[in-house]
Amino acid sequence: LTNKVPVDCPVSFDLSAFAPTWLPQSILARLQNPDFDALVAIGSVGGLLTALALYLHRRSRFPPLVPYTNPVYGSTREYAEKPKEFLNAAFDKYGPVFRANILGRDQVILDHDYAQLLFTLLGKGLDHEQGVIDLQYFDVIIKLGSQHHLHDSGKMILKYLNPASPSYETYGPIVQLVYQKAFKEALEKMNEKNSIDVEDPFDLCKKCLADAMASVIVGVDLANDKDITWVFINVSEVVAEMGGLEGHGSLASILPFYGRLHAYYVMKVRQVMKPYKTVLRAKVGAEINRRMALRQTVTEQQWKEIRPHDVLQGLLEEHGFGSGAIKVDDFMGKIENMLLFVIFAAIHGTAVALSWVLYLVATDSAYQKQIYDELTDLVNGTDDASGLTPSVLKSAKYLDSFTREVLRWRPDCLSPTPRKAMKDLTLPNGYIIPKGMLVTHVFYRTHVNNEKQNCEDSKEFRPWRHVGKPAATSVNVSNSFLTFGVGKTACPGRYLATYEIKLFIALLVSRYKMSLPKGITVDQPGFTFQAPPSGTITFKQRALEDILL
Ligand code: HEM
Repeated sequence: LTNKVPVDCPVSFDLSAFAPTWLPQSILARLQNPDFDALVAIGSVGGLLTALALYLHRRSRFPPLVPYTNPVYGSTREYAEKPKEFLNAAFDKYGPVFRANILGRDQVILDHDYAQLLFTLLGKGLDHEQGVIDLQYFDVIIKLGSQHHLHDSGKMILKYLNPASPSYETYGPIVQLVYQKAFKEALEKMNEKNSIDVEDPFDLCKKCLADAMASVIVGVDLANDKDITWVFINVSEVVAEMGGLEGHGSLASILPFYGRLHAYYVMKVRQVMKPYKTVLRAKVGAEINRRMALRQTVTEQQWKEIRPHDVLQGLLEEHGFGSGAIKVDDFMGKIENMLLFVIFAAIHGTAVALSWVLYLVATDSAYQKQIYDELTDLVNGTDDASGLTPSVLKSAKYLDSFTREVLRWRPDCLSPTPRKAMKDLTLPNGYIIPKGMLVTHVFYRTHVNNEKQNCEDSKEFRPWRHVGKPAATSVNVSNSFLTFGVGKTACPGRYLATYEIKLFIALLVSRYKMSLPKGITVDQPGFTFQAPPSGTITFKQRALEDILL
């Protein structure tokens, strides 16, 4: 290097004046050499300027950032107060792609034209699982509640809880019995006007779904066990609480560092999932032993008649049930985490969606009349309690359209399942999404876009708009209906979820007229999960001769 230094270089600095004295003499001497100083100075400044220019050039291609003043909260508070307004204003100002600092990190938020990239770029630079892991409340579930990945739970659901599964139809009567029992307990203490006010129907929705899910997953007998009910009702609540789902702006949801600490260490020390796992292990373990013992005592034919139709039995058969090969401890170790994740995925989200459908049905007697008339044709006067199986309810076009319309129209916050950029990605408009950033979208931006919806009034709630459109049922995911996602990661539980929702409404409408004396309120807007509505619903029993089911 020194050989190439020009002898009469005009600029020179004595860099040794800035050098720490503990440096070896040989280096200090070099720094004192005026020719060497000049080269170093010019080289360093040039290098720094080049690096700065490259850095600024790269950053100038990042999507615009919604400015914020508080470095701790970023835009989280503004967003949490009025998510829809915040997002609309940002899209108006910055266009279809922008960044906002929400939940303690910059996130790229995509409008309708770009939202599909979240699904098409999966595995090509965007990662689904890393995205949800990065949001700390999913860390809580995945790292502590379940070591199994989302996809394992997804595969299990797809196998046992979709219409192509041989046992799918058998879930219908099970869910109906659960609902009817719950309605009896909650709604049959009528006043003299044959009506009852239910202050918080969300609890009823959640209880029904938890009991139904327990019956479908671990079986009817076990679902009646109080401890199992406790697990199914509380897991989603505890996880929600832990991760700050219910506490907008909770420390864990604002400071990613604290959130992670909270998830990995505080929760690990407290082992909040342990009681649930202990109950699952003890009760489900005993149930497996009981089934294995029973199987030994009956013939093949008898077993066919009494074989339980639940997911647990399917999993057992996959693992060698009947051949005596199942070691209960190993088996439980494998599935208890998966069960915990499914319980969370299945109950909270569906209860929120169901409560919205219920409230919106209750807003207008004309809606109820339409659904009631359709059901009358469907059940054709029968009082068969198990009549509304999934395939029968499939013909209820108005009820299905209503359900899809609520799922289309309501979700107005950020998606709960963002993606993570695993490398720098260049969008069609030239913006760069830097490696490591979360990328997400807002359902309603796609759902209220006229072009995407192929209609003029997509902002309005029109419950019958999907009737007569076979490609627009409540389970038909597409680029214009994203509530359940689309493509490879689309929600595998949507068949069960929509069946549970429709059956709940059908059974209520067939028996009661509903009204909302004080209207609907939403206590807290949704953050990354749609918030449930609240407000009293009055259930008035129909005249005895009008009760359908
Ligand atoms: C109305 C109720 C529900 C809604 C709105 C909903 C929505 C979603 C969404 C948006 C995703 C992620 C899609 C993506 O990021 O690409 C998802 C994934 C998932 N959902 Fe649902 N879901 C509901 C009910 C259920 C139910 C009842 C179950 C279980 C029976 C379930 C199990 C799952 C699982 C396991 C995944 C992860 C799939 C994977 O990554 O492979 N969901 N759901």
